[in-house]
Amino acid sequence: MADDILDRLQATIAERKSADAGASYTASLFQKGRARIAQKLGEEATETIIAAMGDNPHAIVPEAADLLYHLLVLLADAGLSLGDVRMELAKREGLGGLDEKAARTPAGLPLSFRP
Ligand SMILES: N=c1c2ncn([C@@H]3O[C@H](COP(=O)(O)OP(=O)(O)OP(=O)(O)O)[C@@H](O)[C@H]3O)c2ncn1[C@@H]1O[C@H](COP(=O)(O)O)[C@@H](O)[C@H]1O
Repeated sequence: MADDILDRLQATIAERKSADAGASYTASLFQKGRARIAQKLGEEATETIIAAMGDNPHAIVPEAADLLYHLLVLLADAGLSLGDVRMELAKREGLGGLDEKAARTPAGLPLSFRP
């Protein structure tokens, strides 16, 4: 079993692709499709923002967990994985955000999308 909770959660989510939507929330999300999953991700992001505006920083944690879970479901639905995101982050490692912004194409694409 993977040591990292995000890796384990990703594996569970992948298993739910073939699960019964009546027995699994994740399977029900896959059944509803990409647009609904993306909408849920947006809702969870909004709830994270609301928690961030409050007085209790600890209230952000459960919202961040909901956000990460729904992001993993979205990635899985799109045939992507945490590995893809890890690779993207690794490409950016050491490149400051301000430098990256200055080097963007006229279309505003990030460095990794440049031809
Ligand atoms: N980490 C999560 C997780 N985080 C949040 N959620 C669910 O996400 C939903 C979001 O809450 P909301 O109140 O916004 O949504 P809702 O009103 O219940 O749902 P909608 O009708 O709006 O879609 C809740 O039903 C949560 O239970 C999660 N559901 C599952 N997991 C993980 O996924 C695994 C597999 O779950 P199942 O697919 O349900 O077996 C679980 O063992 C967990 O490890």
